[in-house]
Amino acid sequence: MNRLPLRVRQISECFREKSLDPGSVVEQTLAAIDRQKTLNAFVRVATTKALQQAEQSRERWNRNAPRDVNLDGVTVAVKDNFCTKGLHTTCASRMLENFVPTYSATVVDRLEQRGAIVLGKTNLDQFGMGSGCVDSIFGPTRNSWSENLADDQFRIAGGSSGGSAVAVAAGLCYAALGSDTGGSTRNPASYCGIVGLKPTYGLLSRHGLIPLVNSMDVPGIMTRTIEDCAIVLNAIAGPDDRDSTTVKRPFLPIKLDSSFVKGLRVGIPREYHCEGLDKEVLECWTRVADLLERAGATVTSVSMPYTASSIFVYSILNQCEVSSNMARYDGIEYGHRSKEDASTEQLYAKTRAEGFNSVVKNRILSGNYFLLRRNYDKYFEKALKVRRLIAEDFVRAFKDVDILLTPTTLSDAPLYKDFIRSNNRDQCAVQDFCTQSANMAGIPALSLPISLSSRRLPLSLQLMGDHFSEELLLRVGAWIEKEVDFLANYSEHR
Ligand SMILES: NC(=O)C[C@H](N)C(=O)O
Repeated sequence: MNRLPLRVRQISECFREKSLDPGSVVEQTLAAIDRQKTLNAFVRVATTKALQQAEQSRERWNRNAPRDVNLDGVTVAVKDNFCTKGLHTTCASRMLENFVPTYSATVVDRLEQRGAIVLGKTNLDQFGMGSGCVDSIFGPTRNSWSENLADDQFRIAGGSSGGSAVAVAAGLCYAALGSDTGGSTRNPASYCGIVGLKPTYGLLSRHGLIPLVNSMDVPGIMTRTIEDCAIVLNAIAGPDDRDSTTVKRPFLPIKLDSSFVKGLRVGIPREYHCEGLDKEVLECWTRVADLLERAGATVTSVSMPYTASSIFVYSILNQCEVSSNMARYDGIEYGHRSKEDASTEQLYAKTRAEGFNSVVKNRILSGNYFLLRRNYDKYFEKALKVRRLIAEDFVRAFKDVDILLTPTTLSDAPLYKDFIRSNNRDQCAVQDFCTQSANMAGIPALSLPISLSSRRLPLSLQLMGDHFSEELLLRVGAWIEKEVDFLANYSEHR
C-alpha cells in the first residue's frame, strides 16, 4: 500500500526537512506501479531515467538548492500523446508504436526544468479519440475505484486521458498531464475522483502535443487537489515561441484564496439538466449550488440555447480536423510503414489500414465526407457558424454571471462491459455532453470531485468561466473542495 503524503506541498515539505528523499519516493512508487499493473495506467515506465533524476534531485535538496521549492523531486506522469525526448510516444496506436521523439513537449520540459520527475507515459484512447480509455493497443485502463477488479466487473477510467487519471487517483504520481479536446481531461478526472483542469485555449503551449483537433486541443492538468493543480499550472503556463497560438503576455502566477464566494454570481445552465442525467449527479449539483448560496453567492438559472446542437457540431468539426491531421501518417515521414509497398499508392493505403484502429478510420472517412466540395457548405461551414453561436451563448452568460456550475459527466463511471456495447460516436455523444462546448468556445473549465455515489464511485461537477479566468475557477474550486472534503475519501480508497 502506498502511504506517501497526498499533496504536492506535503511531499516537498518532507524533502525540505529530509524526512523523505526523492530517491526512496521514486523507488516506492515504481514498486507500486508494478504491483498495480492490472490497472494499466502506465504504458511505459521510465525506470532508469526516473531513478537518475531522483538522485539529482536528492543532491539538490541536500544542498538546500531545489530548482523549485514545490516541484523538485515530485513525481509526474505524462499522457502518451506528448512528445518526450528519448522516450517512446505512441498515442496508443500501432501507427506510432516505435516512435521515439527527439524533443520534449514544452509543458513536459517546463516541469522537468523545475525538477519534477517523469515516471512514465500513460494510456489513452488511440490519438485521444474516445472517452473511456478503452480503444488502445495496450488494452483498457481500469478505474482504481472499482472495488471488484474481476474482468467483467471493472469500471472504465474515462477518457481519453484515463491512464493519467488513474495514475493520480491510485497514488502512483502527484500530478499528470492529460490533453483535452472535448473533455478528455475532465471526463476521466470526474470518473476517477480527481481534479482536472482544461485551461483557456492559448494559455498552455501545444508544442509537442500530437495534434488531434488543433482548434480545440489543450494540455490538461490532473491532480488530487486544487492547490496542486495551481502549482502545476503556475509552472507550465505562459507564452511559447514554438506555439504561435499561445498568448503573448506573460502569465501571472495564480494565488489561491478560498475565502471568498460572497457576492459571487453563479449560473446554472438549465440545458445541462438533460436526458440521462443520473439522480445522484443531480443531487450533488443541487447540494453544491445550495452550499454556494448559503455562503453568500447568488445562484441563478441561465439559458444556453445552443447546448443541444453543440455535441453534433463538435463531432463534425472534430472529424474534419482529424481527417486532415491524420494525413501526415503515410508511411514515409515517420511512424508505421507497411511492407507492402509495390506502389506509393499501395504503401499509403496499407500503412494506414494497418496502423489505425477502426475509430480513427471512421473519423477520417466522415471528416473527408464532410469536406467534399459538394458537402463543405452544408456541414463544415455550417458547423463553424453554429460554433460561433455556441461561443456567443457563453459571452452572453458571462455578462450576468461570473461562473457556470454544471455536472462534468452524467453519471458515475460505467462498467466496462456496458460501455463497450455502444460505438465510439454514441459513447462520445453521452460522455462529452457537458464538456465539449468549453473547447469550442476556448474557455477554461475545471472538474472537481464532490462525493461518492451509492456504489462508492466518485461524482464530480464542472466550473466554467470566461477566457483566462483560471484564478477565479481555482479559487471557487478551492472553496468547494474545503466544504466537501472529498480528499477524506482517499483514506478508504488507498
Ligand atoms: N479527445 C477528447 O477530448 C475526447 C472526445 N471524446 C473525443 O473523442 O473527441
